[in-house]
Amino acid sequence: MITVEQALAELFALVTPMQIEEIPLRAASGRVLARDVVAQRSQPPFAASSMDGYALRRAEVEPDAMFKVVGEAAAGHRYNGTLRAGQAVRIFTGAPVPDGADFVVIQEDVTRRGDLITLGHRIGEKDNIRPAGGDFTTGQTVSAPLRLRPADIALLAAMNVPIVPVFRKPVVAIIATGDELVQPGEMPGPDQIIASNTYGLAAQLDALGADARLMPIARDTTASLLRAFELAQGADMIITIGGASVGDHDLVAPVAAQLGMSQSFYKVAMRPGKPLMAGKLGGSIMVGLPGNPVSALVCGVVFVAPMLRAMLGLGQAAAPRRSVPLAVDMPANGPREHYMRASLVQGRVIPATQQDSSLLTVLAGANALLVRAADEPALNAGSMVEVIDL
Ligand SMILES: Nc1nc2c(c(=O)[nH]1)N[C@H]1C(S)=C(S)[C@@H](COP(=O)(O)OP(=O)(O)OC[C@H]3O[C@@H](n4cnc5c(N)ncnc54)[C@H](O)[C@@H]3O)O[C@H]1N2
Ligand code: MOO
Repeated sequence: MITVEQALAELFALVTPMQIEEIPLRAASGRVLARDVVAQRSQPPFAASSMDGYALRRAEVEPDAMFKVVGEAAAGHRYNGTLRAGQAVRIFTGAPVPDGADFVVIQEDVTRRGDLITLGHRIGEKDNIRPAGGDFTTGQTVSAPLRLRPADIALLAAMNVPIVPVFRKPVVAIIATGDELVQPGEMPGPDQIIASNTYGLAAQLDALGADARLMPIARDTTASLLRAFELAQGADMIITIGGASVGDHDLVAPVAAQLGMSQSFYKVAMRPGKPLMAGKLGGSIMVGLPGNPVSALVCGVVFVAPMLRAMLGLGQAAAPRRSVPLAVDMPANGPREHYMRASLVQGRVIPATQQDSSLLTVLAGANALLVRAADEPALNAGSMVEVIDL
């Protein structure tokens, strides 16, 4: 059995970054920017008032000074003249500051009668002017790769970039296997259960930027599995769930081999997730996940998510971990790296008491995986351990 680290290296070796596609900005949230983009304009494009008030000359500002209001500048409508000594222009937030003005007095500090204003006594140093290009200037870049968050979308819009180059979404075909499975909403027979992993995994992968597609459930026959693989053809990644172990009905490895899969590895020294396999099948990456629900979803976090990030040009890195103190004492770990369902409470981590890999309630109640190294000795409460946030 190989280690988690070795398995991840083998998986990264299967990965190539996705092609680039150009999409409308409105559709780009959560996508990964694939090429640097350049601001098409400066923001603000002119010196702009940051307040509602009066534009005038700083040199003329003093308590009780009087000015004649000669015009108005509003957002979208500049004052076309040049401001002269003793003059003020009524100005509103976002409006271009008139030529000749270099100061905006807020209206609260002014008394107005007809066309005349008188300044008050408490005017500060702040000019209330946003300089041209104060946010960004023409030619400034937003660097790729970058997972686009709402603020990035707003920035690209302000830069007048309506079409964005992003990495194409990896298409991931997910195949559930097993005679015992029916889809949610169907009527299970007495020996059947509902396929759940596929739904959880698809949700996990969609959230990372994949286009996850659920294939029909493959039954425990060679013909049915072959048919499922056929339907999955053309996907960037094919993930099977279940049928990965050593039982008589575990057909994924033999059927994939029959289809010409070149296997990178089978079995990883981890808990849960041991019977993991991966390789290349035609043009697709093939990953065989174990059937136990928690095993499949933990493998999703530990292996599939980093692969997807790499496919989306975000680099080859393991799932991010951080160190936190243990809330309780823990016995020594066994020979497999253990990804324990756990809860972070007030900055300390508590492993769930039940760690069986079939327990979805425990996984759903967890907010972290507590990672224990293979053969790690017993630890006392307060020891620092590593967690992966869920
Ligand atoms: N003799 C041995 N038996 C087992 C070993 C072993 O080393 N020697 N490994 C165990 C481990 S660890 C795991 S994990 C499981 C993995 O088995 P498979 O990948 O072959 O999965 P199945 O047997 O098909 O299913 C296991 C379990 O999960 C349920 N399942 C499967 N698919 C789904 C799904 N889409 N949604 C919900 N539940 C699913 C299935 O009904 C089984 O209960 O093997 C151990 N055995
Ligand atoms: O490794 Mo299995 O993945 O214990 O549940």
